[in-house]
Amino acid sequence: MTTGVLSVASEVFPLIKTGGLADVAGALPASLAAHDFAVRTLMPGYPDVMRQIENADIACRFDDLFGGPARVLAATAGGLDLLVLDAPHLFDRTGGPYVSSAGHDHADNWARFAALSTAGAEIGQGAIPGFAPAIVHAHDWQAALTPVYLAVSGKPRPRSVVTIHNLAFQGNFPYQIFPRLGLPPSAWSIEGVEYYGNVGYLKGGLHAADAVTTVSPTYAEEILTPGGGMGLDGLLRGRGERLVGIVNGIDTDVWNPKTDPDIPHHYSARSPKARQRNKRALETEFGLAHEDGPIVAVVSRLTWQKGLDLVADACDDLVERGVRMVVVGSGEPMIEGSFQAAHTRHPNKIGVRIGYDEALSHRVQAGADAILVPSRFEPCGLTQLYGLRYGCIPVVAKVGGLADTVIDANHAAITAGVATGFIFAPPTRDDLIDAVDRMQRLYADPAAWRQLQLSAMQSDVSWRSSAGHYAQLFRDLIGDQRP
Ligand SMILES: Nc1ncnc2c1ncn2[C@@H]1O[C@H](COP(=O)(O)OP(=O)(O)O[C@H]2O[C@H](CO)[C@@H](O)[C@H](O)[C@H]2O)[C@@H](O)[C@H]1O
Repeated sequence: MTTGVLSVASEVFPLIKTGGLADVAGALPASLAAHDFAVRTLMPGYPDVMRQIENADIACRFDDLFGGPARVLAATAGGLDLLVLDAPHLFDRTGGPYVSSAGHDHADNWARFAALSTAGAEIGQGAIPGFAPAIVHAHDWQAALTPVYLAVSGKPRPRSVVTIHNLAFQGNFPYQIFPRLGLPPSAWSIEGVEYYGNVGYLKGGLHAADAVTTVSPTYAEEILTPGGGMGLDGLLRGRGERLVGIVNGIDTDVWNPKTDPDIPHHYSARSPKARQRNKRALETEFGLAHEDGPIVAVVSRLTWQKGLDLVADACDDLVERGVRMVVVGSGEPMIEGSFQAAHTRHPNKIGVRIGYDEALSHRVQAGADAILVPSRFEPCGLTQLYGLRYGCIPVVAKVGGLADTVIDANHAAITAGVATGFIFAPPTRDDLIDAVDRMQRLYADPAAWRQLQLSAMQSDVSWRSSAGHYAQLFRDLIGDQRP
């Protein structure tokens, strides 16, 4: 018998994606099906999403959801069982899921995501006839009020889980919005949504949820410390055993170098020869010189979190060492500008694409030799997992999920034939350059590099084992409420 789960997320691949949250929310449902959990996914009806759902049925309606009528449409798309919150006054607008076309946060984000959470709680408590989920799984601050609404309802409710994909984004809003959230006065408290005089969506959810997860075991430890807890470490320590770290997997069908429609030449761990042709194609695409040396890549938001200022600072040294580089990303103007300037200085050594390009990110993983992830903190990280799968060797900082998913090519690991990448600490420019030096030394030894690539490509980066951990947590929570 299958058990119903309602997943609530503000972005879901392949319908809409700004980052790793979408990949996880998009891939986890299919993996949970193997454990007899049937997941329905509630997400906002942004214009891009509305365009992709056809033959939708109206599952339920709200007469007034934060300032206008709304309905929930049931549809399947991208292999997902979707519930789309069609609330034109909140979601039918230009720009991204969170920001306007000019790049500013939508002024009513507090209402947009309180509405998503309200709908999540109502559906969790039976608003859709015939659907009674046992678990509501809320992702990040945008969905984190869902367990709060459930907890204050006073009605029988499903168990709730909040997953932290990035503690840096907490959804904090001025206290003036509190009366408009539809919460009882008692929710304005330290056990509720009050957070240093503001309303904290994630904070409230972390308190109210029956369990909290984050996306790697190491990040689950880091966020218990004042240095990593971003103000919430005390609350998180208080959650004790109800805080667990479950490392992300990736969708190994979408990310499969044997079948990937976005890459020019298919290859596999056992026959990786065609990889070289992808590398030549990548050089051509980025206008790089055709040379024998390695190409290192960045595919990322260009932000302080991701440590990409360190890469920008190291560009000249890396080029001097015979390394070429491709960068795909967008973010902080200073970092974008530094990479563009590096390209101007070294036009046939450093290729830069400012922007977001999903297909290009596949071609980069299939053609570059190494992927740089020098993050200052990283809850899990997905690009190093794509790198492992594609034989694009990760060179990563020793933080969060990066430390949990890559095996450093130290002497012992190389000798044992288990190394899958390079790990450095602390995340500084010089330590990054040292790690690239180590990478280059191994690259110069074709047999050793081949072994490294083989081990990387054979790493289990699928959802198999992690979905099992989520399933176990869900079963524990459901068991907890039985007499
Ligand atoms: N310019 C571009 N063009 C194309 N694709 C691009 C791109 N920039 C980024 N991407 C893609 O966006 C995703 C980024 O995912 P990450 O997990 O690396 O980081 P993010 O900080 O978004 O996610 C947060 O949530 C995820 C999921 O839990 C955690 O792994 C992570 O640590 C946490 O910070 C990857 O799929 C990457 O390929």
